[in-house]
Amino acid sequence: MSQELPQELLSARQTIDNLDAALVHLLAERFRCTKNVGQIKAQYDLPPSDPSREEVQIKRLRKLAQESGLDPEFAEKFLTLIISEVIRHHESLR
Ligand SMILES: C=C(O[C@@H]1C=C(C(=O)O)C=C[C@H]1O)C(=O)O
Repeated sequence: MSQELPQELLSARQTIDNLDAALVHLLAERFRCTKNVGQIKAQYDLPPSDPSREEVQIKRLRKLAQESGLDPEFAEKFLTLIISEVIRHHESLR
């Protein structure tokens, strides 16, 4: 039995699709930038990871999440996932 979906649901989904596209574009730009950082680190023989910088970023992101109504635990997990992928890329550039 097929039923037409309410317009407000379709409209909300359109917004979700636009936001997902923006997220992909933002992530692509971030990885483009961190690739450059990885090349600089390899050139200057700097280590792929920088735990003290990560600590500052996580603290900052948790605060931003809190202020904008996003779960800080989720924000930390998300950033940690991205950073671990970046470090993997940096290791491969050495
Ligand atoms: C991008 C860097 O390299 C690593 C990745 C980070 C990131 O993705 O934000 C942060 C710190 C480093 O562990 C950096 O040192 O700035």
